[in-house]
This record gives sequence, C-alpha cells and structure tokens, in this order.
Amino acid sequence: KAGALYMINRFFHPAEVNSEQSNTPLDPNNIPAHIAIIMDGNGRWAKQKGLPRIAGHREGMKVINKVVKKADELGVKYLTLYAFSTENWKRPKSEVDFLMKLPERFLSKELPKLQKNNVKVRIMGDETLLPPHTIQAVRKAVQETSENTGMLLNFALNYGSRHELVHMMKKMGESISKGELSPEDIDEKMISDRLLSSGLPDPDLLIRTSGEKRLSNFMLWQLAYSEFWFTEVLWPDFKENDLMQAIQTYQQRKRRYGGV
Ligand SMILES: CCc1cc(N2CCCCCC2)n2ncc(-c3ccc(F)cc3)c2n1
Repeated sequence: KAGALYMINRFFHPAEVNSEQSNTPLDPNNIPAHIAIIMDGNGRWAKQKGLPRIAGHREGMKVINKVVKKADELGVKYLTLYAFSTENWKRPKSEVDFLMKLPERFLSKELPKLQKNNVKVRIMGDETLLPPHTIQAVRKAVQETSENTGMLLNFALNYGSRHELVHMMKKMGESISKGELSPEDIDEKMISDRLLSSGLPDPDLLIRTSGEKRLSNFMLWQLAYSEFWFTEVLWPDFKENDLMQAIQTYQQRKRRYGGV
C-alpha cells in the first residue's frame, strides 16, 4: 500500500533531480584548463558564527590550500583566485589592514609547499595602492616561483575589470597618438595581450560561492565564453567535493563557443 502511495506521489511530484549533479567520475580528458574563483561569503560565515569578520577571512585563507592541492591533482593548469577587489578599499580600515597582511601570512606558511609542487605564483591587479609590505611579499613569491612549470596560481589583488580596461585603452590611445599603433592593428588578441591576464588563457570555468550571482567587476573581457557555476556554500565551508561538483557540471555542459 505504502509502495503504491509512494509511486503515486512520485508520479505527481517527480524528484527534484538537479540534472547537473550526479556521482559520475570526472573525465580526465575534459578538466577545465583555467578555473577562476570568486571566494565570497567570508564575512557572512563569521557573522553566522558570531565571530568578527576577520575570522571569516582567516578561515577562508585555510581553504585555499586544499583547493590549490585538489585542482593541481586534477590537472587544472591555471587557477585564478579573486582575493581583493578595487571596491574592497571601502571596507573599514581595520579590516583592510588585516586583509593586506594575509598575502605575507599565506606565503610565509605555504610558499615552501607551493615550491615543492612546482606551482608558479602570479599576481593580477594594480599593485600601486598595495602597502609596501604586501607588495614585497607577493613580489618575492612571484620571483621565487618564476621558474616553476606546474600549475599557475594567479591571485587577483586590487583587481577591477573596468580599471583594467580603462588602463589598457589609455595605453592604446597613447600608442596611437605616438604613431606606434594604428586603429587597424587593434584586434581581440592585441587587447587580451594588453590586459593584466596577459599570457593566460581565458577561464573555462568561473566558480562563485555564497549564493551571489554577479560578476562584481571581475575579468569581464576574459569570462566572455566561460561556464559559470554558483553555489550557496560560503567560501570558508568550500570543500574539495564542491570543486569536483563544479568540474562535473562543467563537463556535463558540453562547451559551445557560439555556432553549433
Ligand atoms: C590581499 C587580500 C587577500 C585576502 C585573502 N583572503 C580574504 C578574502 C578571500 C578568502 C581568502 C583569504 N587572501 N588569501 C590569500 C591571499 C593571498 C594574496 C596574494 C598572494 F600572493 C598570496 C595569498 C589573500 N589576499
């Protein structure tokens, strides 16, 4: 009787099967080469636990190591992490001061491991406004890992996509007015090469945590053909399995660059 009732219920209320989640193993031949992550939800995580916001940032930093390791194991070639946006300067001074200490804290702890794993560190952003101690720490890491040939770990630091585009267009305008460049020479490759992400392939997959479904001025040019994967999970709670699920979803959505 119960069985029949169950069947009737299922008939009228088909299971909410999210077609994008299943336990099929990952296809090693279709791992996204470049994954970009907006690591959001750190403040909210802290608030939910009745902790100060900086506790969320500290917890969020610990997640990076697990995600870097898993991505590298899976064969991801480039991993871009949005650590600080040009809009983040509006945060309280105490919070910004804390955030600006995280690069050196992270690197002093993790650089040896990154070196051992042949990871190459890169920074993407406007360094001019960063405090000297922060610039020093990141430049040292970039320099020390510059010969590495493994996964490239790209931290977006004081990065803003519109700032990046305005800066690029100003430079291009200067080249044109100096007669070094003519408008006919301008094409997509030239623009890509003049952006802060120069040399990196466009992200294949963008992950944003904490339920926000916005780009927040992040890599607007570069994400033109990327798959987006959003999760309610707050960054401090993000696990390797969430990364696997994002890649699984990416693999199920056969990539299309417009056309058929
Ligand atoms: C400058 C703001 C900031 C914030 C931040 N958070 C706070 C927000 C997001 C969650 C992660 C922890 N992290 N985590 C690592 C770095 C980092 C940056 C550059 C680098 F070369 C090495 C590490 C970081 N930087």
